[in-house]
Amino acid sequence: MSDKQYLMAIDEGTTSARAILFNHDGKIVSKSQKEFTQYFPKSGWVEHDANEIWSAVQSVISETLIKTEIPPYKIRGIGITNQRETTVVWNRITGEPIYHAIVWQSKQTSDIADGLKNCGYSDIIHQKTGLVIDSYFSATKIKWILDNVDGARNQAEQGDLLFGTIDTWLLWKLTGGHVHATDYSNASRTMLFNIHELSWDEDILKLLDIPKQMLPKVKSSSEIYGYTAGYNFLGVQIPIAGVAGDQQAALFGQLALKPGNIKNTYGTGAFIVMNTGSEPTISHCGLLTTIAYGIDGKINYALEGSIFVAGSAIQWLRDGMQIIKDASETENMAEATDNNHDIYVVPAFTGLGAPYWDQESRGSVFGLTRGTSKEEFVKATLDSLAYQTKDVVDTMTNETGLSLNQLKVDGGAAKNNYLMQFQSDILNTSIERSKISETTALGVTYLAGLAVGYWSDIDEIKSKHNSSDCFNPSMSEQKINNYYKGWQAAVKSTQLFRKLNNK
Ligand SMILES: Nc1ncnc2c1ncn2[C@@H]1O[C@H](COP(=O)(O)OP(=O)(O)O)[C@@H](O)[C@H]1O
Ligand SMILES: O=P(O)(O)OC[C@H](O)CO
Repeated sequence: MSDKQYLMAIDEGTTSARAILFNHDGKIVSKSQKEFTQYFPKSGWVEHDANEIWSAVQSVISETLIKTEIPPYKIRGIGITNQRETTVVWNRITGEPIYHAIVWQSKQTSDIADGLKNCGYSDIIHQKTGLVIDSYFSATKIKWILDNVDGARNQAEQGDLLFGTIDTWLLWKLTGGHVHATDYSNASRTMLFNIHELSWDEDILKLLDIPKQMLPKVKSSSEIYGYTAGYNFLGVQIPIAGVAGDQQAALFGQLALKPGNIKNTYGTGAFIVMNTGSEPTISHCGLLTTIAYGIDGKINYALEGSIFVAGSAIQWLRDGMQIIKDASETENMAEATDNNHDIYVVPAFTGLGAPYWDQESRGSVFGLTRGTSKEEFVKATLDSLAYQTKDVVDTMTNETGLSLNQLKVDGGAAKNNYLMQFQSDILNTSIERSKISETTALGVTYLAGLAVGYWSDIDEIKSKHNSSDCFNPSMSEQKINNYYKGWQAAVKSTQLFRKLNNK
């Protein structure tokens, strides 16, 4: 294999798009990133402009190539990884979205989700899709667009509209409108996909009145989906050979490929994913059963705990509370305080995700005194990321009976050494932090590279895999129990407040 060829990952996240070029050693050669607008049209609603996302992707692709002067013909394949669940509906002929993309965090479809729950569909939907009914997933977002955009349902029934998560939208754009497809990992986040039969579920489609012809073809995560259209990449036709939702891609990028391997990505939210192997494990404690990846005709399942607010709590300290100027300050601030974790911040800004699935609770703070400093407040906010992770990891290990030997971590907030040490302490387990921060992009690059034969097999990839930093636990069991008891009380009180203050 010539080391003069490269693979490109397009990582389209919640706040920015990135294009990253990797070489045959799995090392980053070039990278570009561009933020795009977050729209908050009403309280709790979050939207993106799908055309702006496409422009951002085009510009990071060009920038990353121009920086290194690598000509497009040297790119052996492209992988797309993406913020999941975010929903785009566009016109098949014009290619124009008929509404903004409704983002995974958005709460504008909570009523539809509540309606489904109240009508008793929770068990059947959970059984078929592995998911808990929530506005988080794409299904209610598609229904909302069809119900609220003038003429949309009619057009959808006539076959004029297409639905896609962001991977599908970018695939469509990159191939010049030739490919309308997604992969198993993304399909499994729509709440429309039967994860046992591996097909769109006719009953759920009927229930939500969503025409099947809008939905993309579902493929494996590592295969050639199509080729870039003439006008992209200066006329060079490059195979798009890997697609995976960002959290599943991170699992692959961490090479957490054995049942029981767990990773946590601390980005805007935090997403803890445990590989559970070839059989789906259905959770009875609020975890999601999801498809990790499909490769070589085999499906690998995972359990996932989704935490809605993680790094975004640090953004809130910066932009909302204005007590820091940059996220990187939080590490020293937390280390500068000798308080004993007496303060608890429960950042339920958009409700609580796994294992609580409480759409209505809102954030709260406990344990303030007249002497509380901003450093302590920052520390408590960081701690909340670790406690929420413990909620999920404990649930996972209890449900599966698998013990936790190690947690693999990545994502923006995992750079914080204070947080990683506290995480290791409170979980009483070692933490392995990937030295390459772009694990998500790396994961989909591995998937694309396998499909085009850039790497011969997983063993070759393992031989190139990067080393990690390690954090080891050093907290007494008594302290762990005391601190965690306080967190559990804080969460219960937050939920109780919501119930008592039911306006
Ligand atoms: N040193 C740090 N300590 C704590 N949080 C951080 C630090 N650096 C970045 N973050 C947080 O990480 C998040 C960005 O991580 P990233 O993985 O890029 O997220 P995403 O892919 O969701 O956009 C931001 O929410 C930011 O507040
Ligand atoms: O874009 P991220 O990294 O915040 O990830 C978002 C998740 O995929 C939402 O499920």
